[in-house]
Amino acid sequence: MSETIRVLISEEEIEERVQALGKQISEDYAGKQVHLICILKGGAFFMCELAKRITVPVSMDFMSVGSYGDGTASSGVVRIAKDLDEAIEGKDVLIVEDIIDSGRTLYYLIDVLKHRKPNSVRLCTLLDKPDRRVKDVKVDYVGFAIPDEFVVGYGLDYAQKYRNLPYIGVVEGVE
Ligand SMILES: O=P(O)(O)OC[C@H]1O[C@H](OP(=O)(O)OP(=O)(O)O)[C@H](O)[C@@H]1O
Ligand code: HPA
Ligand SMILES: [Mg+2]
Repeated sequence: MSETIRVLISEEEIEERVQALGKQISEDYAGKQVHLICILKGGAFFMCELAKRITVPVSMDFMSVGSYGDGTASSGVVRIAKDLDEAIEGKDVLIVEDIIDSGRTLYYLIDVLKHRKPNSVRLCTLLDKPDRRVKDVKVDYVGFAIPDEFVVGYGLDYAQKYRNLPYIGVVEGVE
């Protein structure tokens, strides 16, 4: 059977939700500058759209932390492939992710970042898959809670494909 994609969350639904999250974040960070940290590669699409909806001053940096390789299950081993360019000491950090699945990536990352003495660290994810959680992670902003299915699009890949889809879909026809 060949791979097909079933739409789970439409482009319009995502746009509406990202707008609402941007508004909420702008209210919560009123009077402050928010330092967005994008977790590459998956978080890139979401961060760009979210940043445009935030009305307080924004700075941003990028980090790449991989554990999935080309499969649909986390290897459990998290490694930093690209670290931040700038120090985060004293900054109000908001980590921007595409998905929290097992929680392993963010559990590890939050610990690493907290040791660098930011003023605060919060987490914003477009998608949350709570049924698959292995590590407990406190998520401050969630776009959508989704069922236990492997999703692609809007930054999320399956074997590096489908990141460019403007919606979130479920891959069908893979073993
Ligand atoms: O909660 P977890 O089970 O740890 O899974 C979530 C992480 O896995 C994916 O990244 P991946 O390692 O596939 O890298 P990518 O963003 O470059 O695709 C996703 O973007 C999250 O960072
Ligand atoms: O459902 C998913 N899709 C794509 N990448 C992922 N990384 C963790 N979970 C997922
Ligand atoms: Mg991936």
